[in-house]
Parts: sequence; C-alpha cells; structure tokens
Amino acid sequence: MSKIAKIIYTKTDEAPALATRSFLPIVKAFTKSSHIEIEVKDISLAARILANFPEYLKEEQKVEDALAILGDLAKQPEANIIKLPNISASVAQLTEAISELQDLGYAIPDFPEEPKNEEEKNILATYNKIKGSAVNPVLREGNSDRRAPKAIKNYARKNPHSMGAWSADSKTHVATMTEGDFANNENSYTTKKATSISILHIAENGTKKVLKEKIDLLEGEIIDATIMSKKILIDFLEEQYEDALDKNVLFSLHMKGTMMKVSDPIIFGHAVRVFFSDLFKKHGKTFDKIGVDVNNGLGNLLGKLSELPKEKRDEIRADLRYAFDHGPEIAMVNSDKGITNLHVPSDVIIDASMPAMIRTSGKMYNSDGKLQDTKAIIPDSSYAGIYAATIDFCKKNGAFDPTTMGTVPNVGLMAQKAEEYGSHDKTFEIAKAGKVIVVDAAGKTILEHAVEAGDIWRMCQTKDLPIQDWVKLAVTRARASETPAVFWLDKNRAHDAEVIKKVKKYLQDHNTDGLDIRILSPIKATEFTLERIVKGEDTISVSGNVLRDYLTDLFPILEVGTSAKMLSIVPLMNGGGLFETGAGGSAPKHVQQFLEENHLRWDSLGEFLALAVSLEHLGTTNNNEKALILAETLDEATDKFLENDKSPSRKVGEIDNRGSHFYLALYWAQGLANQNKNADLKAEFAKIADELAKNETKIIAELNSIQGNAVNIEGYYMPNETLTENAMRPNKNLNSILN
Ligand SMILES: NC(=O)C1=CN([C@@H]2O[C@H](COP(=O)(O)OP(=O)(O)OC[C@H]3O[C@@H](n4cnc5c(N)ncnc54)[C@H](OP(=O)(O)O)[C@@H]3O)[C@@H](O)[C@H]2O)C=CC1
Ligand SMILES: O=C(O)CCC(=O)C(=O)O
Ligand SMILES: [Mg+2]
Repeated sequence: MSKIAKIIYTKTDEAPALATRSFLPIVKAFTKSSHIEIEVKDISLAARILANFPEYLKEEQKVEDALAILGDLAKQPEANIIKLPNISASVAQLTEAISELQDLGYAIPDFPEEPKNEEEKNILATYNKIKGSAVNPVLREGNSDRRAPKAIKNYARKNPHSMGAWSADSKTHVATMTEGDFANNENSYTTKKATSISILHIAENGTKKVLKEKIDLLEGEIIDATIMSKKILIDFLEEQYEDALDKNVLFSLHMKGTMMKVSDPIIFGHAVRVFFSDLFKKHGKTFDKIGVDVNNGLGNLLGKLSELPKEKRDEIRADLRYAFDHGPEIAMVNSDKGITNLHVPSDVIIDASMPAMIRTSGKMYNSDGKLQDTKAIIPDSSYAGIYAATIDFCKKNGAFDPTTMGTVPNVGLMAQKAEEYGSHDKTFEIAKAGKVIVVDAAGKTILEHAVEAGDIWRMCQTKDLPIQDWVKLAVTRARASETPAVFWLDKNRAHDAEVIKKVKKYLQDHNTDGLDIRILSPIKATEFTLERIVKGEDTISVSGNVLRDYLTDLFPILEVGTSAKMLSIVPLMNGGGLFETGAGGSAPKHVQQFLEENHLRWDSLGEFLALAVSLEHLGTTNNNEKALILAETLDEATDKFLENDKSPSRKVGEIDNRGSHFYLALYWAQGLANQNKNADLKAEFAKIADELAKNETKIIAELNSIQGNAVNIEGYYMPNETLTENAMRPNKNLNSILN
C-alpha cells in the first residue's frame, strides 16, 4: 500500500480564497480514503504581512512564514503544490491591508512612505519584499507549461464568448519608444565560469557608490544590463499626450506595475506627471510637502489632498478638473466612480488589459462610460510589438472567431527568477549623472552604461539549467502534441541573441526529427501564429518569462474568454510539481459582487484542472492507484461539467461558484461510482453519488435562493473565518453529505 502523501493547497486572497472555502471541503472529502493528505498553507497578503513582522505581534498572533516554507519545498522532489492566484499588492493595496490588520488588533507598523530613520528603513525594506509579485517568483522553481485542454477548447467552440468586431479604420494603436528604452539600450553577457559580480555607480566627479555587491553567478549564466532614459521617456510621453489629443483617442497606459514592482511604478509616475504637467508645475512644492508620490498613481495625490486646508484643496481640484477637460480623454477603469487608468498602477495590468481591449474591438471605456478607440502606451519596446502586430492583424482580417480559431499553448522560461521578472533587486533609479558598471570578481568591467539622473538602470539574470530544461520541455510538448513550436526570440536583441545560441546548442540534445521548430522574432512569431490560428491551426509559443505572462493571457482571453480556464503546470526542476490554477488573477470585481449580492461568479475550472494533474502526479510518484483513479474521474467530471454548462453565471439568483462546486462533486462521485478499477472507491462513492443526485434540485434551489442580499464577512484581506465559511458553505444538506 502506498504511504500517505501530501498535497499542499494554498490559501490566497479575494475571489479564489472565497472559492476555496467551498471547494476545499469537497477535495478533502474525496481524497480522505486514498492516503492523501491535503494541507493548507496560507500565503494570502494578510498572512504574508503577519509572517514578516513577528516582533510586533503577541505570541498568539504569530503565524508561520508559509511562503518561505513552500519556497524550500519547491526545491524538494516530494513537492506537490496547488497554487491559487494571489494578490500582487500595489502600495495602495498594501496600506489598506495593513490598516485592516491594525484594526483587528495586530500592532504591525505603518507603511513608511518616506522613512525617517534606520528603523523605518528596515520596515520599508520588509514591506517591499511583500509588495508586488512576491509569491510566484519564489515558488516557480521550474518552467511553465500552460494550455487550454481539449474540453475547454471544445466548450468555447460550441459556446463562444462575445468578441467585438474590428474595423479597418479603427484608430486604436500601440505607441512605443524607438530609442532610449530598455530594449534599445540592452547589453548582454554570458559568463564563461562561475564568478561574483558587483554593480557600481560612478558619478561624473568620480565618486564611487556600490549599488549591489557579491551577486554570485554560475557558469553559462546570461546577464543583461540596460537603462530607460528618463529624458527620452518624458519626451515620448509628451508626444503621446499631444497625439492622443490630435487623434481624439483615449490615453491609456499599460504596464506591469505588480510584477515589475521597481521599474514600472517609476514609469507610471512619469506618465501621471506628464499628463498633469501644469498642475505639477504650479503645485509641485505643495505636493512635495504633503508627501505625494504619484508612482503610486493619481489616487495617491487625491488621497493626500485631505491634508491641505480647504481653500488650497479646492484650488487644486479646480486645476485638476481643468487638466481633465483640456487634455486627451483618459481610458477609464471605472467610469461610474471616475477611476481613470492613471489612478492606481495595479488597476491596469498589461497581460490582462491589452487582450481585454483587443477583445473589445480595440476600445476602452471613456469617462461617459462609452467605448472609444485607444492609444495603448507601452513605453518599453521590448514586447510592445506583439500587441501592435495583433492589432494590425485584426484591422486587416477582422476579429478572431472563437468557434474556429486554433490554439496557442505556451512553454515559458521562468525558473529561478529568469529574465526581467527577477530584476527587482537589481533595478535602480539613478540619482546622479555618470556611469553604471558591472564588474566581475577580478574587477574587470563587463557591462557599462552612461546614465543621467532619473534614468532607470536594471540588470537581469538567466541561468543555464533553466534554459536547458525549457528547451527540453518545448521539444517534449511539440512531440506530445504534434504541434509546431516557435521560440519567440529576436536575434537583433542583445539578450535574445545570447539565448538563441543556447537554444541552438541544447536542441541538439534532443531528437527533433519530424518536428517543426523555429526561432522567430516576437513580431514575426505573432504574425506566423495568427495566420495559422485563423485557419484553425495550433502553434506552441516557446517564450521567455515576460512573453510567457503576456501570451498566456492574450491567447486564452481571445480563444476561450478568460485565462482562468487554463491548465497551468510547472514541472519543478528537482522533480516536484507546482500546479497553478488558471493563468489569470484574483478578480477583485467578483468579490465586490459577492459582498453586494451574495453571488460569486468566480469559475474554479482552473482549480479543477490543477487538482487533477496534482493527483495524477501524486499517483505516479507514490504508486498510489487510488490517486490516479481520482485524477481520471475528476477530469471526466470536468468534461461533463463543461458539457452541461455548470460554470457560474454572472447573474444573481442563478448558479454561482457554490452551485458549480456541487455539480463538480456530483459528477466526480458518479465517475468514481461507475469505474471498476477500485472496488473500495466504487462502494464509497456510489452512496455519495446517490445522495447528491437525490438532493440536486433541492440543494441548487437553496443555493440560488439565498442570493440577492449583501453579505458581511467583516474584512477584505483577512475576513472573519467563521462568517466566510458560513457564507461559502451555506447548505446544511450538502455539508452533511460531504461530512
Ligand atoms: N497568478 C497570480 O497569482 C496572478 C495574480 N494576479 C492578481 O490578481 C489581481 C487582479 O488582476 P487582474 O489583472 O485585474 O485580473 P483578473 O484575472 O483577476 O480579472 C480579469 C477578469 O478576468 C475574468 N476572470 C478572471 N478569473 C476568472 C475566473 N476564475 N472566473 C471567471 N472570470 C474570471 C473576470 O472577468 P469578468 O469581469 O468578465 O468576470 C475578471 O474581471 C491583482 O491583484 C493581480 O496582482 C494577476 C495575475 C496572476
Ligand atoms: O505574479 C503576478 O503578479 C502575476 C503573474 C502572472 O500574471 C502570470 O504568471 O501570468
Ligand atoms: Mg499573467
């Protein structure tokens, strides 16, 4: 008999965490008799804050550092982790979470926006570790394999989501820099042997400052350094402001402020200052005095205004109004509430925001709540071209057709903080003109950039073993699915040129006979893939870390309406498995609806898919036959769930997340009752299947009829556990069958 093996299920935030309260009891009930232990690890934003400030807490308030534990586990062969989407917190979200915890009696420190002493500097450093995308990079000790399973694709073909039409004269376009940006300033270097490097700033007067020292590099590691010129960025943003006004298109900025938590908020801040330049000229000193930091968005400025006397406040508000009225229209996040694209950096996240716009005829909402053509500003040109090429394709060929289009699975390089997504601790806003150099252990300069004050300098690392693993995964997927695979790499870009050398070398380690494997620049790869997709042909995208992120929202959103329905596997390099649920986010909008009307439209399909592969992995690695049967029957249940269209509806009073879980449980139990591989499981679940089926009408009617009123769970980041559980498990009948 197999020994008890563990699956770690992560507790996260917002909609997925609500869904967990309903789904996890089902998972526990179904796996209990199969030598499987489900352990919950809390990596929510609230828990991560508490775990990092034990010295401020009473003994009974302290929590374990679950993220650190899972980070270690991800390097062990026995790792089997189901990772739900979590909040990658902007400063605005972080401060909200802090004050919610303080109100609950946790004496954690305030977020020191402008640290005044050593203690506050340390506090800020700790909060900066929690800020932004702080979870995924720690757990991702492997590369990623994301795809839409056949059943999901078939479902979308039969039940296509809405798709806005495209016209050839759409004014929508991507605006990106042609010089002075990260793409154009990049230098790349591959280490010949292991070494240790330092990053130094040398001012024009010769003063040396160590920006970071003793970064250990392995043999064959690729490092890149580059800068974003502040001056050229601001010129570019000013041009876009004028051009948006001329062309009467929405001014919209698309960044990844959550993942690129150091560089992108700085760029965001410049965009806000350029847009409201007269306001900043006139009131800049006042803003400095009250500590306005628009790197955290216009919302930060508005929030700080309350610190001013009424007269000053009114004057600034009037000037702000004038700027809105006389500048180009800004794309809105929420036109009812007057929240613009420039309010909060985490409100518009490029991987989701650009595909959503492309799905909506290239339009975004203006302040009247109407759709309008858009100027999508993506300052750095490294990856902007893929959106420009997609938009051009739609202008020429019309919108994509989900009933006939092919699919684009992705094999993404991300292990060990590969590329830009690992650059935060090596990104600096330069204080003084001079140069920044990277020197090796012998003191030799290997990379050098002239810099001016305000430039953003950054360095990325990409290790060799992850690249080998990525190439292998690409070949494996191309072979298994008999699908052409394209490496999205640009030989004219410094970093990509180094990666291409390795790809060519490591492809030789595999049998690629009969496979169609190409290397194309991102723009060419987009065109090649889109030409195939409209013919119903599939193409694997094999990409670096940023494009992995972008493409695994772009194609899923166009093909199946959301990235939440993706199978997202991370085969960990040391043998374990990390199973991410979907590829999308944590849907704050869903929580809002749940609180207002007790209807949760979050679709847990991603969780169902992840659990099935996790059980399969457990079954194979532990020789656990029951786990394999659970996996197989769960996949069948998911197919049936899709066939019978049991996903949550968007409307109150209809089936929601909880009702959808009921159906999954019913179909899963029926599958177990009908299989003949294991008699114990058959007997156990025949009874449960019978009870669930008998009570179906009643349970669903009850689950739907409780909807309609507001729910109070006393908190957002750390809601009251009992209230939340009761809200998500309201049906006594269902609970007792599961128990
Ligand atoms: N892996 C991770 O941990 C990730 C976390 N995030 C985090 O998520 C938050 C929000 O990110 P954002 O980019 O706005 O994206 P979201 O994916 O949360 O939301 C975008 C839209 O996608 C749809 N959607 C997403 N998931 C589901 C689902 N399971 N069921 C049904 N519909 C779904 C919803 O559309 P509709 O309005 O039509 O219902 C939703 O409004 C941020 O805090 C971000 O940091 C983001 C990406 C990945
Ligand atoms: O970690 C994050 O903030 C987002 C991750 C993400 O969007 C992705 O991996 O697709
Ligand atoms: Mg993403």
